[in-house]
Amino acid sequence: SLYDFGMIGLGVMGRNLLLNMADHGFSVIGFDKDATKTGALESAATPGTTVKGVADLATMVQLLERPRKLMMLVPAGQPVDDVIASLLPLLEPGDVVIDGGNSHYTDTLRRVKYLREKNIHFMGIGVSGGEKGARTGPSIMPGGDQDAYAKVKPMLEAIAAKVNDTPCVAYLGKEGAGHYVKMVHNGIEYAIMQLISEAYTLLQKGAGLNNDQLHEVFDSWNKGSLQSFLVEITADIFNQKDDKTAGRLVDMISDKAGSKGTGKWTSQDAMELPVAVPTIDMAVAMRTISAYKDQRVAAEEIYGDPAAIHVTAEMWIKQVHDALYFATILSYAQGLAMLHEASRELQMDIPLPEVVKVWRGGCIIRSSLLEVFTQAYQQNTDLANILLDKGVAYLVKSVEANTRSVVAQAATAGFPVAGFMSALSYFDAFRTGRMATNLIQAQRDYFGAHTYQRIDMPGTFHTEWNQ
Ligand SMILES: O=C(O)[C@H](O)[C@@H](O)[C@H](O)[C@H](O)COP(=O)(O)O
Repeated sequence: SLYDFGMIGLGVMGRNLLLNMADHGFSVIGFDKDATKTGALESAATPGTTVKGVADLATMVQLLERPRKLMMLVPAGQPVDDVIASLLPLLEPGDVVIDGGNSHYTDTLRRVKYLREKNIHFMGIGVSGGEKGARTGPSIMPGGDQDAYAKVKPMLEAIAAKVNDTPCVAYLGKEGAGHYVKMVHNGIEYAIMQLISEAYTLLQKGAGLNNDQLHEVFDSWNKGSLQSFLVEITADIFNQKDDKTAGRLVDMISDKAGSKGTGKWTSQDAMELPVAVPTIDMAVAMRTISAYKDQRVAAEEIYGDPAAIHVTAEMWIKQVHDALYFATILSYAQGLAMLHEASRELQMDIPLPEVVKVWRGGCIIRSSLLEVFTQAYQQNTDLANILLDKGVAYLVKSVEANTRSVVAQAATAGFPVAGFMSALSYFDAFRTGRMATNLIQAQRDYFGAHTYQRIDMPGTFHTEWNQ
């Protein structure tokens, strides 16, 4: 008999997603150029499930139920177009082709249009949760046309993470919307990881906590309002022994941070919309600065180390907790405001109430805060910025004072906390009804006759300044 679903690319993500699908009763078939991977797929299958690996693409396509439903998990960029080119002669109108990788949404837009002319459905679907999530329940962010989604919905709902029995997958908008939502998910991921690393600096260098104490602190935070996947793994990380030295692995890891591009894309696209996401921008910038190791070491010689923090460790841990909570909310606020703007600007009809629900489980940025945001969007499905929600505002205000204290003390002592600072500055600008940007308008008109608007009458004005 024919197979329900096919996967192209049997790396760890592709293989695990397919095995997850087989565990939910679907018959699945996987293709990879590398025959060892097709073997690995079959041998990893749960006994009693229907899993087949083939090393020939045409064979896989032939063995799929019509209309065919198949996904590719290959590196973003040209490899995706290569797979599409080799698939095309084998497909029929009505078939559904899914790109489950971290592709740029403009590539997905192009591919949707290209395949639509051939009556083939192309969907860009963001999958989050890493290899473990793929195997046991990722968060899935589909975009494309509704008909195509209807055909793959049963499989995606079956494999997705569940929160209160609700699958962490829902239709998230037209064409490139799925990959757009995943891109912004990763932008927020960058921001929160940056903030956690700043909390680490402030606790380790600022209050002298050792790895055991850091583990205790993050473990306790994960039991409270900061409960989240990233805080949870951070607690584990401090416990990890190094098998090459007598110490902890985290102390042996180089401080040069890598990146594959999704954070940068988020910042680039935010500038284009435009919408302000400074904490995501700062997270990208800090990864970039981390690469300049030699210059940083030389600069440390010249400018010295940060000074000490003059509060008790207990008080400081509490204050840093609140600053992390504050800045984490602000990171989600920036990302979700970007989605609200992009959905309108790029006509993608992204349902934000569904986005926050889908992010409640399975994904890297899953946290108890997503429940708070789910309620906020239930109040107002078209909320432009979660900071305007009363429930969120109450939480932000409850940690505002400690955040200001942390930023002030960190600035005074000389700790690099660009994430915390950008979150606080964004907050203070966003809550300012009349910003000082009237002066910028005056300066632009002064040196470049760029004109300005007045607050007391309609029209566009220019002044011959200094006359
Ligand atoms: O949601 C996820 O499962 C992750 O975000 C995943 O997509 C990947 O781990 C990142 O792309 C890493 O990104 P960087 O290499 O840029 O940190």
